[in-house]
Amino acid sequence: MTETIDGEAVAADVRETVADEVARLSDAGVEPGLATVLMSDDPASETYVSMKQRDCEEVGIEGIHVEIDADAPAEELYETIDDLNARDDVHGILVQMPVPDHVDKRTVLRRIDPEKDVDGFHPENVGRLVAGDARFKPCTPHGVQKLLDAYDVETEGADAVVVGRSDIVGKPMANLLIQKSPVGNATTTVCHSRTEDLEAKLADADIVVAAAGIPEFVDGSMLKAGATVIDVGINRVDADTEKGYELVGDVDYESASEVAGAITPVPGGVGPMTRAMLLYNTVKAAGIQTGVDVNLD
Ligand SMILES: NC(=O)C1=CN([C@@H]2O[C@H](COP(=O)(O)OP(=O)(O)OC[C@H]3O[C@@H](n4cnc5c(N)ncnc54)[C@H](OP(=O)(O)O)[C@@H]3O)[C@@H](O)[C@H]2O)C=CC1
Ligand SMILES: Nc1nc(=O)c2c([nH]1)NC[C@@H]1CN(c3ccc(C(=O)N[C@@H](CCC(=O)O)C(=O)O)cc3)C=[N+]21
Repeated sequence: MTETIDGEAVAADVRETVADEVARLSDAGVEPGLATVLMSDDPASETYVSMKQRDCEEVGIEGIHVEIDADAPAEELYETIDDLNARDDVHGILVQMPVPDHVDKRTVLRRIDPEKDVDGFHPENVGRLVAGDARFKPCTPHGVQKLLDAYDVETEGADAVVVGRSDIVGKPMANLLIQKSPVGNATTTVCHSRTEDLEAKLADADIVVAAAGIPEFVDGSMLKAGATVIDVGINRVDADTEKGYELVGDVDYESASEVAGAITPVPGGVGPMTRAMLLYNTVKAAGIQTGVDVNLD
């Protein structure tokens, strides 16, 4: 029987832990604040950012939202980051990606105070993660790690295949999987668009993390029986629904769920975990900046 990995349920548990730590901070006179910055007209980005603000409300984090015209000068975004860096009531800053082409993404990531970088994308935080001394683990891979842990998926000695090598998903995911720490110690292969014979890699994988950004790219015929399949992909495909689209992952759920031992659905898998880990990092950031002890790893 294939087990469905319930990301909504595990994310709700994480939010409960976060809410407890928000209460602890509040007893010490600290109200954690998360700033989200949106410089885009993309409807999907708008949806995600408003979901993140709603999550904040649920756990007692103060949400601050800044919108910048997509065609405003890049300097406006850089200065907004400077202002947020200087604010005592803002402990976490998230600039929704992608930013417009005329904005330099590298400048954005470097401009955010590393202690407020709750995405974990600043080079200092990337370096710490790779060195095995993570401050903020990037939310999506961290969320995947929590899912594997919650469902007792054995990573130690397992053959893991990560499909995708992006800075926000694939690379940090592979780094977490190879670490000498719990929910690590996997033998990890990172695949990308130049990989030859992806099928052969997937056929041997005990754990597959699909993050290629291609709808239903991985199907059941490519998987080893009993594999754990983590579908990071979120793709809007045209469909005759109320919204005019349907969300599908990078895995063909129907065929994969006939072969996999456990599998995440889309929606309701990794997405809610990404948002929960953002709250987690925000509380952690508030603890670091104020010196108040918070009970999070
Ligand atoms: N659930 C969540 O919380 C989140 C979901 N996402 C979703 O996850 C997916 C991936 O996101 P992201 O990492 O940002 O995407 P990117 O587009 O940045 O990266 C995609 C990666 O997939 C690789 N790839 C493309 N085609 C192939 C192929 N044919 N075979 C093997 N590898 C291939 C690319 O290779 P190359 O490097 O060679 O180009 C690249 O490394 C998207 O669907 C996105 O919407 C993203 C973030 C969070
Ligand atoms: N600086 C930055 N940090 C990010 O973490 C970041 C980003 N930019 N840019 C875009 C990607 C994508 N991402 C998602 C988060 C949650 C869901 C999510 O909650 N999905 C729901 C469904 C959402 C829906 O209904 O549309 C689910 O899968 O169940 C999806 C996608 C974060 N990203």
